[in-house]
Amino acid sequence: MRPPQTVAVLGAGSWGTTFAKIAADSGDSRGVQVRVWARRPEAAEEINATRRNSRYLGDIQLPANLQATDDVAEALNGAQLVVLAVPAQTLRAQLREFKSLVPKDAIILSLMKGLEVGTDARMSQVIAEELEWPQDRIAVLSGPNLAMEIAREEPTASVVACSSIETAGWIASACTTPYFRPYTNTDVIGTEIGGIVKNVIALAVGICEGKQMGDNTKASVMTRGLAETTRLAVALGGKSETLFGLSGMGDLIATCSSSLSRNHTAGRLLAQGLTLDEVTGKMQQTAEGIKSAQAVLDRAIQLGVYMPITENVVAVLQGVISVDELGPRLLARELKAEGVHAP
Ligand SMILES: NC(=O)c1ccc[n+]([C@@H]2O[C@H](COP(=O)([O-])OP(=O)(O)OC[C@H]3O[C@@H](n4cnc5c(N)ncnc54)[C@H](O)[C@@H]3O)[C@@H](O)[C@H]2O)c1
Ligand SMILES: O=P(O)(O)OC[C@H](O)CO
Repeated sequence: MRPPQTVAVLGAGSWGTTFAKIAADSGDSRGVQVRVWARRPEAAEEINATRRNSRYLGDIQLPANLQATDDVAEALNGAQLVVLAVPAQTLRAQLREFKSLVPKDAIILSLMKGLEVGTDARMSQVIAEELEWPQDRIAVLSGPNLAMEIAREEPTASVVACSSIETAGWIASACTTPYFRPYTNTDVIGTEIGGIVKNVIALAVGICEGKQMGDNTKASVMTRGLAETTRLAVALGGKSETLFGLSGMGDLIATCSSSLSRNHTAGRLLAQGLTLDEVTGKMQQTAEGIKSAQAVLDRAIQLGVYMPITENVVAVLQGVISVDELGPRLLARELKAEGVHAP
């Protein structure tokens, strides 16, 4: 199948704009047009007039075959690939609003890494429900993909997951550049869960960092975080091997190591004594782990999956325990065998 000629990206935040740049750079020689929908008219105007989205990407220059609009109908008109990059908790309401405008033969790609509060649904499930779209035309992209590094064209890899490997390959062909290398797989559940739970683990690692704990502590939290992420993914029907790939371990390492990560930053700020409201007010960007943590824990409890780091991060976010109690509570638990699937 020929790669798409027309790509719509809904959401002109840091990742939506960066992915639009990837798709535009990838398709430049094929005459591909990328249209980004921005909620704020001034953001669309700035992109079209100056080739910049300064609020999210500073001085990064955007390619000429990337246009922005605040009119969602214009963005979606004739799009063969529709890319969704809005905050996870707003997706369902937005799909209800835009549903009639999505071209019926389009393939949908989710860039989002959140779990819906209340339903505990993954973003691909919300898309399938609201658009009544077949699974083989819904894909997700996830991996160690800090937007700002990619916008600067620092090389990275990622994963496109879809139940149809042909669809995944078609999307990969539309977002391959000298600085962005997408792999494909068919494990949508494992790929999404890796991206969702690493945000919760990054909050915990950010707290460790804010409390001046060392690399041993952070490595221990990351490794055991990957173990509980894998348990949840497998209980939901995902494959453990996915969690040891780019969308699991790769993304966990990037997010937990980088001061560019909003989730890591939120953890650091909490450790410095800011309240949750102060943290969200200060950041002004989406840190999905803050809202998704409770949904992850709810899902784990329903399935009988033990997720002690997530459980304690939720307790911190709810103000049930202080940031200083997080470490002692994790270390005071009963000793056990190391394996990922040990009870
Ligand atoms: N930034 C990254 O490095 C990165 C990388 C990979 C995945 N992601 C994921 O992509 C998704 C989008 O993240 P982002 O970094 O682009 O977020 P962002 O906070 O930078 O931007 C969010 C965008 O959504 C828009 N938006 C639309 N409706 C909204 C509403 N009702 N409320 C608030 N904002 C609304 C905002 O105006 C903004 O343009 C998240 O799920 C995130 O986890 C982000
Ligand atoms: O800034 P964060 O914490 O949302 O992380 C961004 C990406 O998900 C990293 O892959």
